[in-house]
Amino acid sequence: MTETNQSPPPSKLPASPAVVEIRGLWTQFGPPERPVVIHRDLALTIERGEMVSLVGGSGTGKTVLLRQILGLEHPARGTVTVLGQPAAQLGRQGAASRVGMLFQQGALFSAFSVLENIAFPLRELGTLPDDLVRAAAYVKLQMVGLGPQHAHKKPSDLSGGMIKRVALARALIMDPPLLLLDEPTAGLDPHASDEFCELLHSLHAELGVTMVMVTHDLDTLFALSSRVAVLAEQKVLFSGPPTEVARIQHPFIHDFFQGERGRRAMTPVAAEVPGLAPSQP
Ligand SMILES: Nc1ncnc2c1ncn2[C@@H]1O[C@H](COP(=O)(O)OP(=O)(O)OP(=O)(O)O)[C@@H](O)[C@H]1O
Repeated sequence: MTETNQSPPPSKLPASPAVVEIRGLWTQFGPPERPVVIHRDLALTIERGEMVSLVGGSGTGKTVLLRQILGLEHPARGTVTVLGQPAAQLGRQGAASRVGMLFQQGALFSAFSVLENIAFPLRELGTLPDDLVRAAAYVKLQMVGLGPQHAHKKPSDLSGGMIKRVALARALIMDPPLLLLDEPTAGLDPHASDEFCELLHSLHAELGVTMVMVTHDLDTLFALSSRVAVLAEQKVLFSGPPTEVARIQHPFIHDFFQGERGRRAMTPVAAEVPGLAPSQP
């Protein structure tokens, strides 16, 4: 096949917007005369169907970035758009139908039952009769692998893994095309963590939902990421498939992937990828 300089014929359909498009983003805190700059001219584009892990040292602004995508925080400068719409203009209900958020501790309402927690965003919307809201919540309960016998339990009756599943069901109640996850497997034992990764993987395959997660856990990162975006030096310094990013020579990446936990998580991956054998300590 020979290359030509001809441009492809213009498509009749408008190109669909990226799921997340971040341009020229600056985040700073503190007094204007002595600002602490967290993000400096940061750019990141996330396309439909990607599973992107945000990694970076403590305080590099990973959680703040998730909150900006959700529209809960606004950058000092720059733009954050979700499916072509400015995140800041989504509003609470618009945000829930476009972006689901799984908070690190689940953030369930302790006085509500499992079913009430799952139904909450849809009930708040006030557009559906109660029986339909309940039916939708039961569907999501089943979708996250929990039987109806758990519907009337309170969060205090649930294991850590079940709390994550209920929080995930609530995040998905309005079928958002984008799911944000802050440390999805934090606090789970290895078995529960593997099971939760499998659930996220199968939901991604079934629903095609785009996922963006913050994780410090290498097993979760390798299990779930099609791409890793590294926050360092106040921007997304590198981005690529996990096995490619793991090879980059950078102090944070070296410590992250070649530290004790990193080497453990990399061992099965390295066996399949030439040149990725963990270095000796
Ligand atoms: N509302 C705020 N006011 C002032 N400083 C803030 C605010 N929110 C976040 N920060 C600061 O911004 C920095 C980035 O915070 P963020 O929680 O996003 O970091 P992170 O990368 O998620 O870190 P970690 O991996 O430790 O959770 C931190 O230094 C934090 O103290």
